[in-house]
Formats: sequence, C-alpha cells, structure tokens
Amino acid sequence: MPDEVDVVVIGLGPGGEDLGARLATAGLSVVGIESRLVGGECPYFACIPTKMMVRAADALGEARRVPRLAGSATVEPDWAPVAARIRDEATTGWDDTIAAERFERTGGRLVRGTGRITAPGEVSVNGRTVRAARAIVLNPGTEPDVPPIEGLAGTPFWTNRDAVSAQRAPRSLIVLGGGPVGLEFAQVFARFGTRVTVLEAQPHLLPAAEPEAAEVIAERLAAEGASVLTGTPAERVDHDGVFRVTAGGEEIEAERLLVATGRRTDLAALGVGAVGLDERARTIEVDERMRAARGVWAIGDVTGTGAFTHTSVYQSRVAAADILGEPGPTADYRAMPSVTFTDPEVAAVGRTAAQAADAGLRVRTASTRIADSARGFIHKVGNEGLIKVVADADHDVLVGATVVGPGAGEILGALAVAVHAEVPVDLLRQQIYAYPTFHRAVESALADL
Ligand SMILES: Cc1cc2nc3c(=O)[nH]c(=O)nc-3n(C[C@H](O)[C@H](O)[C@H](O)COP(=O)(O)OP(=O)(O)OC[C@H]3O[C@@H](n4cnc5c(N)ncnc54)[C@H](O)[C@@H]3O)c2cc1C
Ligand SMILES: NC(=O)c1ccc[n+]([C@@H]2O[C@H](COP(=O)([O-])OP(=O)(O)OC[C@H]3O[C@@H](n4cnc5c(N)ncnc54)[C@H](O)[C@@H]3O)[C@@H](O)[C@H]2O)c1
Repeated sequence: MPDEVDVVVIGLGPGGEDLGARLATAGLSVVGIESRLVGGECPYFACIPTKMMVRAADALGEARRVPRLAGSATVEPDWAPVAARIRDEATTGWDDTIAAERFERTGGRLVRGTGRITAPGEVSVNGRTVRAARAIVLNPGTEPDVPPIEGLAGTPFWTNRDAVSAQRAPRSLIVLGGGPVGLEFAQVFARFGTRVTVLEAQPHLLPAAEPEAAEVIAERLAAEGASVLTGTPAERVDHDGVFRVTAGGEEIEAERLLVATGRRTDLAALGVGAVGLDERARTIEVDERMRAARGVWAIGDVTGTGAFTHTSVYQSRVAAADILGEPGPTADYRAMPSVTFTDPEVAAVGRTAAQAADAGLRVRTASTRIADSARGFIHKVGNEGLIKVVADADHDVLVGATVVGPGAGEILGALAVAVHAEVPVDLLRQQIYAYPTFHRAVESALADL
C-alpha cells in the first residue's frame, strides 16, 4: 500500500465501489478499503439474494392462483433451487473475487481490512497509515440493529445475513419488525410453507409508508396464512432449541427468529471524531455535495437519506463530480423512489400525504383502487392495491405518490418522472394512458385530485 494517494474510500458498498472506480478511471490514485466483501450488503446479503427469493416465491404465489383462472396446478415448494441460485448465481459462494478484480481493473487499489480515520487526511488500516491528499470517502453502510430485548442476546437468532443463506425454509419463523426487510422475508418463507408470525411494534406495518399501503399488505399476508401482530413489540425471548417470544401477553413459539428491526451504524469505530464529527450520532450529516467535513465525503446508508442501493450510487455520482472539481447537479431527494418487493409490491416516490403536510404544504390527495381499473378487473385474483397521489395544491404539481399492486415498482416510474420534473397536474391529465394497463389507473387518481 502506498503511503500517500489522492483518495481513500472506507467501505466498498455499492456507492463506495462505484465512486472509487469513477475516481480511479478519471486518473486519481485511489485506495479502497473493505473489511468484508467488495460490493457491500446489496449483492451478498440484501437486494440481489432477497429478490431471487422473491422471484421464486412469486412463482409459487402465481401457481396457486391457477385454480381461479386456468384449471388446476399442484404446487410443491422446494427451497433447494433458491439456495443453489443464491449460492452459485448471486454470490458465487459469498466470494467477491470478481468484484475485487473489477475494482482493480479501474486502477483502484483494494486493501482488505478495517479503515479508521486517525487525523485529517489520514486513515489507518492493518496497522499502517495512508494519507489521502484530496479526499477521504466514507461508505461504511450499516449493520443489523439488534434491540435490547430481554433474553435475545446470545440466542441463535437470524438477521438478513443468515436468512439469505438458509439451506431450507424453516418449519416456523417469527419475524421481528414489519419494515421492508421483515415483510419481504415473511412473505417469501410463508409461500414456501413456513408458519410465519410478524411482530411489529408500531400500529401499522411499513410505518414509513402510506397507511393504506400497509393495510393491503397486512391483509395479503393474513390471506396467505401468516399471522401479523401490529402494535406488538417483543418483550422477552427464550431459546431452548425452539424460540419462545413473549409479546402482547402471549407466548409465540417458532423454530427460527429473524430480527429485522432496522439498522445501526458505529461512527466511533470509523474514527470520525478525528475530523470533528459527532461519534455518537447515528448518521453522518452531509451537504448537497456529500461533504461531511473538510476533505471528507460520505455516501450511502450512513448519510440517513434513504437506505437504498440507488441512493448510494446516486450520491456517488454527486460526490465524484465534487471531488473531481467538475460541474454537476447537487443532491436532490425530492423524487427518491423506493420499492418493497412484496406481492403486491409497495412502491413510493417523494412524500407521503403526512410528510407533505408536515412540511407545511397545502396538500391535496386522491386515490384509486387497482381492482376498479379495467386491467385490475381483468387480472382478477391478485389485483389488490391502489394508486395514491399527493399534490402541492399551491403549485399544482405532484410531490409524492404510492402504488401498491402487480408491477407497482414499474408503474412508479411514470410518477417518479412527474415528481422529479414537476410536471403540472393538468399536463399529466392530458397524457394518453394505454388501455388496459395498470398504469392507466394513474389517470383515474388524477381525475379525483
Ligand atoms: C435484506 C435487505 C434487502 C434490501 N433490498 C434492497 C433493495 O431491493 N433495493 C435497494 O435499493 N436497497 C435494498 N436494501 C438496502 C441496500 O442493501 C443498501 O442501501 C445498500 O447496500 C447500500 O449501502 P451502502 O452503500 O451504504 O453500503 P453497504 O452495502 O452497507 O456496504 C458497506 C461496506 O462497507 C464495509 N465497511 C464498513 N465499515 C468499514 C471499515 N471501517 N473499513 C472497511 N470496510 C468497512 C462493509 O463491510 C460493507 O461491505 C436492502 C437491505 C437489506 C438489509
Ligand atoms: N426493497 C428495498 O428497497 C428494501 C428492502 C429491504 C430493506 N431496505 C432498506 O433497508 C433498511 C432497513 O430495513 P428494515 O426493515 O430492517 O428497517 P426499518 O427501520 O425500515 O423497519 C424496522 C421495523 O421494525 C420495527 N421494530 C423496531 N423494534 C421492534 C421491536 N422491538 N419489536 C417489533 N418491531 C420492532 C419498527 O417499528 C419498523 O417498522 C430500510 O431503511 C430500507 O430502506 C430496502
């Protein structure tokens, strides 16, 4: 490892790898430090393997709809192809050689170890110090947050990292947390025959989403045999071969317990105090160019601006332009999209109605049920969902939208453009929406605004 380079990137998640590669390709000398796997959480433990699970579970879900549409089908779930696909196709046995070589081909130098800022412009790794003449970039991501529930520590609970490497679907599973992680896993395993119980502390599943979206998902999970308990934080966990979780005055038993209660960071371990940042904070505050301190940029989940791969890679582009001194747009999160890949998918962009009202906007909302659209009627079984639009009444533009339904993440694309480009609502109303598509329901929602 050289003693001095232009840029040191600590953590090669999707954003860190992208940024390191961009800067190296632009001719800067770059050291990328990674303590686990190049590419981060997304390809090995999160987005990619979970969406392979979802794909398989959706195939089972659709096959079970055959009797209501097309005759008969016998469905016998087998986890083996899912486990094999994740091992062989998604993660190559949790081996990052290909990603490491891809990074090094750009000219970046990969150093395996744990990086820590020791002074402005200085990072230590493996007992050595490297100086970063131009920039230190922080992309450390997050770890699963394990709540301090009595009895939980020391039990063999699962986090997302264990669940993606499951060799078989457990007979029964308690999922702690009804956020995106918990719900994607809950539905996948339920469709593979696992008896699933979801415990969510808040009154609704997906607390950050529109409440109507959470209702649709709660009903679907219940219809598929999962038990969903909201407003029910776990109080105590025991394990003696099986898990026993006390919650809401009941004791629930299961073979496995998945903790999906959010994520945590450890800024003290990263040494951010050495550049004047608060080591006890949960996230690193950045400006619109991703600057965190003099000579320090931060990108990805650690910035607390939306824990998604697309956010991390978007921020990489913004930071890269700033570090290279090139003109480029600054970060703008107004049209941040998100998709939770349950069936039906829950897709959202911009603000919910409550968030828009909290921001002081004069809000107008309208929604339409997918089942009431021509395509929803045709689709029949599996057509639950809605499109809800949130408008800024003073400026006649959409500031948010939520789509729940088949292909919701794809339908969202049009609404994301509307929010991003501030397309006037009247202009959206004049658009021609193909018949009979799911996205044509957007027109009905707009008509009701
Ligand atoms: C189960 C699950 C499913 C998800 N599904 C989706 C999805 O479908 N779509 C989506 O957009 N997002 C999804 N996400 C979120 C997504 O995984 C993250 O937003 C994404 O990985 C971006 O994270 P990041 O760039 O901040 O870094 P991460 O991916 O968290 O990577 C950070 C890297 O930094 C390394 N590191 C940390 N500290 C140090 C250090 N001091 N020195 C060296 N290396 C260090 C870590 O080992 C890690 O490899 C999902 C998350 C989970 C948990
Ligand atoms: N498809 C996607 O894009 C996708 C999928 C999964 C995760 N993610 C990202 O990963 C991040 C982490 O997701 P997550 O679902 O782990 O976190 P989250 O914070 O979104 O949800 C955690 C849930 O657990 C609940 N909870 C907390 N403590 C609890 C307790 N003691 N008992 C019961 N419930 C409790 C919370 O109320 C919350 O609803 C999210 O911010 C999301 O952006 C994205």
